[in-house]
Order: sequence, then C-alpha cells, then structure tokens
Amino acid sequence: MDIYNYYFNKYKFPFIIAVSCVFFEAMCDLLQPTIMARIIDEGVKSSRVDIVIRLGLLMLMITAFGACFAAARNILSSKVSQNFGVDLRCDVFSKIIHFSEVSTDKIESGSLITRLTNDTSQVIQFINGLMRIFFKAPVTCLGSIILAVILSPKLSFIMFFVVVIVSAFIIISMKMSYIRFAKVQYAIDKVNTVVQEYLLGIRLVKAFGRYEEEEEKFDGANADLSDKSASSQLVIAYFSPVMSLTVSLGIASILYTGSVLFSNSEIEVGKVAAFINYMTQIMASLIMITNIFNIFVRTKASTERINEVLNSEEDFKGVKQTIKYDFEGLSFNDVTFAYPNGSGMPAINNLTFKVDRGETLAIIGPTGSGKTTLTWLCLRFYDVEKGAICFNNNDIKMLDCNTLRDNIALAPQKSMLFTGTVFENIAWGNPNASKEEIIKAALAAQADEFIQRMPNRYESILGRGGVNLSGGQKQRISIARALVKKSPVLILDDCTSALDAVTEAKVRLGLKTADTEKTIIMITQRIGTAMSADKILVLDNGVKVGFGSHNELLDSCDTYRGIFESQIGGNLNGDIYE
Ligand SMILES: Nc1ncnc2c1ncn2[C@@H]1O[C@H](COP(=O)(O)OP(=O)(O)OP(=O)(O)O)[C@@H](O)[C@H]1O
Repeated sequence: MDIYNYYFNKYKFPFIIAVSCVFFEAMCDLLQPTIMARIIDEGVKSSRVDIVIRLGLLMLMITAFGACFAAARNILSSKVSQNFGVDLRCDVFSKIIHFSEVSTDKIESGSLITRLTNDTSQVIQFINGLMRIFFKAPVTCLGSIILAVILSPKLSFIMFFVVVIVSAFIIISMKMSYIRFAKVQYAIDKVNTVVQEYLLGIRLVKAFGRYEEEEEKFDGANADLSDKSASSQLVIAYFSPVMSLTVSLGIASILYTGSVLFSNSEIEVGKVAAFINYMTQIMASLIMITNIFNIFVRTKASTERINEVLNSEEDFKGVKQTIKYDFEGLSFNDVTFAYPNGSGMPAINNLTFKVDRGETLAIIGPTGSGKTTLTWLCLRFYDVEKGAICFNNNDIKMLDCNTLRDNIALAPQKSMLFTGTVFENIAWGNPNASKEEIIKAALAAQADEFIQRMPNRYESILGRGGVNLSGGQKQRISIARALVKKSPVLILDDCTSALDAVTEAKVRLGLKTADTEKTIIMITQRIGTAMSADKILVLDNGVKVGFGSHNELLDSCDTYRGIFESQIGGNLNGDIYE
C-alpha cells in the first residue's frame, strides 16, 4: 500500500499526535476497572466512605482526561483523513488526465469514476478509523490482558482460551471477506458503466425504443451488486454471533470459576468484577479489531484499484530538446503500428509519405483503413513499432510532446463541445485569442453565419456536448476551435461529413484563404473533398495503395478509381463538388 507511505510523510505530525492521544485514552480506559476493584474491595467492603470518595474522584478525573484525549484524536483524525482524501482524489484525477492512450483503453471510464469516488472514500474511512480506533484496540486488548493476568492468573486461562478462539474466527472471516469485497467494487464499476453508457446514448435508446433492454441491463448490474454486497455481509453476519456467543460463554465460565475461587477465599469480589470488566474490554477490542479488519479488507481492494490507476502508464512527455520548430514538413518513413490492446494486426503497415508546409493532403480509404490511427500517431498518442514519423526531419520520439502537439491542431471525427458559450468553446483552442481572432476563425469555418442567428450570438450558451446545435453546426465550431489554435498543421478528421457539399466547399476555401502557409491534412470519405487537395494518400487496410494528385491516382490506383466511380459515376471531372 505505497500510497500510505507517500501521504504519511505529509501528515505525520498530526497523525503521531492523534495516535498518542489514542494511546493515552486507552491508558485511561485501562485504569478504570483496577480503580473500581479497589473502590469495592478497599472502600465498599470495609465501609470506608473516604476511600470511596477519593478513588471515585480519581476515577472521574481519569475519565475526564480520557474524554479530552478522545476529543483531540477525533478532531485530528477528521482533519487528516479529509485532507488525505482531497490530496488522493487530486492525484488520481491528475493521473487520469495524463493517462496514455493505452491506459485509457485499458480501464473503463465507469470504473475510473468509481475509483475516484467510492474507492477514495473507502480509503478516507480507513484513515479515519486507523487514527481513531485502530491503535486503541491493540493497546486496550494487550493492556487488559496484562492487568487481568495480574489480577488473577487462574482466571486468565479461561480468558486466553476465549481470546485464541475469537482471534481464529477473525482471521478466517478476514480471509473470506477479502475476495468478496473486491468483487463488490467491480460490481459498482459495472453499475456506473451501465448508467454512463445509457446517458451517452440516451437519444439512441429513445429512437430505438430500447428502454426495456436498458432497464434489464441496469437491473442485471444492480442485482449483481446486491448479491455481491449481501455475500460480503454474510461473512460478518455468520461470524459476529458466533464470536459473541464464545465471549458470553467465556464470561459465564469466569463468573462460575470466580465464585468457586471466592468461596475458597482465593479472590476478592472486586477483582472478579474488574476481571469481567477487562474481559469485556478485551472482547470489545477484538470486535473492534474485526471491524477494522473488515474496513482494512475493503480498503485493500480499493487501494489496489487506486494503485492500478496511479501506476498506469502516463502519456509520452518526449525529450526536452531545443530544435527549430518552424514547420517545414511532416513525413512517415516506413511506419508500422498495431494497437497494443487490439487484434495484433497492424492498423498502419509500412507507410511512407511526406507533406510539406502549405500543402493540403487528403487521406481517403475504406472505413477501418487506418486514417484516424494515422492522426493519433502524428500527435504521438501511441508510439510506432517500426519506422519513424518525422517533424522537420526530426523523429517525433526525440521531440518534446507538448511542443509537437502545439504545432498540430485537430478537428476530430466526433465533435466534442463543452457546456459554456459559443465564444468559450472556440476560445478553448487558444485561451489567449482575441475576439477578432475568434470571429475570423468562425468566419473561415463558415460558423459565423449561424452563430449570428443565435439569440446571444457568440455569448449563446451551448448545452452539454453542444446538444442545442445540429451535427454540421457542431462540426463548424470544432473546426473554428482548431483554426484559432494557429498551428502550422491542421488535421481535419472527417469533420465535415455532416456539411452539405456547398458549405463544405466554402469551408475548404475559407481554410485555404485564412492561412496559405498552413499544412492541412484532411481525412475524408468524399472524393470531392479529396480532389481539392494538392496530394491524396489512399489507404486500404493500413497499407498505402496510392499517393499523388487526383489525375495521377485516377490512372494508377484501382482503389481510388473505384471510390471515384462509386461516388461520381461517369462524371470524371467531378464538377458538382468543386
Ligand atoms: N483503440 C483501439 N484499439 C484497438 N484497435 C483499434 C483502436 N482504434 C482503432 N482500432 C482498429 O484500427 C483499425 C483502423 O482504425 P481507424 O479508426 O484508424 O480507421 P479509419 O480509417 O479512421 O476508419 P473510419 O473511416 O471508419 O473512421 C481498425 O481495424 C480498428 O478496429
């Protein structure tokens, strides 16, 4: 559990003070039965009121001290555990933000939410318990055993016997609980994932009328969670009464043996009462320890899940290297790449091409041919297995990742908008952009025209994910956001698919005239879009099957000709798309 070492250093002083308070509080508790025995045996038995009052006051004073220590440890433990939780959540979130793509693919988002909320809460609860009772239970238990042995070595045999049996029950129940609690956490993940998926696809569910199936899916996950939780509770439910019964039998045996010893004048009645008191304290401590172990077991499962996040692979940082970043060209040199969590087949295979500053490159090919993968590789979301991607003839593995990504603006295939104004959504691409720059980008992306028709123009609020915009409008805002970043390379990943041909042609023209030096990489399914580019790369199954101008490809590339003929038919000029 390495997170505990890490955070312990930060909070060691309040932690040590709290634990010291717990220790002194336990000492105060331990003194009480011995004083009580003296009150009975020295005061009550011999009718000495002065002794009863003196020892009674002493007992009261010790109780008051104990209460002060308890209050101090409660305040400190709440503060430390809450601060610990804040730090832990921040660190887990910061880790998630910097996840590599491989880590993102590995852990479902529903599970990440559970880890960030439920699992961290579990850890907070554990830290709180640790400071409040964890140290008290062993001190009380050990202290009570020692004092009980001093009071009556003979009665202690019965006590040892009971302690051994109860301890064995604790160990068995702990072992049985661990696997069950780990399963509960995964069942919570499942419930979160089902809800999250439903919320993402809420309109699709409505359109297909799949309410029942979704409810069934949720009911299934919910029932599974309930079963797993019940199963984990059952262990405690079975063991708790058995342990209580053992303790009660132990107390009954001590009372019986104590009465025999008393009748033989081997023990005084006050000592028997104090012994029972210590025995009760020992058993209370053992039950406390059981509870602590139950929390510990759950926390162990939660800690492992948090550690899995904290130890996940981070995004590449690249090498801090000062190189000339004035963009000259981007090239793929014999690049091969397969997704680490994929089928093993390369998504990009021995790919070589180059695009220079100011050029427009269109990438076309059947679905699943590796077009989007190519953009991820340019941004170094994944590392290539073979070959190299070069930025200005420098292998991108040798560059600082942030600087590389600063040079590339992306309008993704699926427009992602945030809750906020239109202005904020465009300025997200460059927080320092002026109002004029935002409007210029919106004009080039053909977004200004519909933004002007919105009630508050650029200050109009967009709902979650741009819910109050059409698909084409979202795409144009997404393009404006990429443009405002002012990077020398602009990647448009099939992000004009929802635009009509005329608007798309206007967007293309707007992009070109906005910055003639910009290198534009357009991923597209439309031959009309590809035809407008300086160069066209044709991909099929991750392999380059054509590279050149429209006319060159019509002559040399069967795949390209096939796409062309399927979309434009016999009209070899393709005028309608120009
Ligand atoms: N995260 C991933 N993990 C594993 N395999 C993936 C992942 N993303 C894509 N793939 C696989 O890589 C291949 C190329 O996918 P990619 O998304 O690059 O194709 P594409 O040409 O952009 O397709 P489309 O035109 O449909 O968007 C596909 O076979 C796909 O199944």
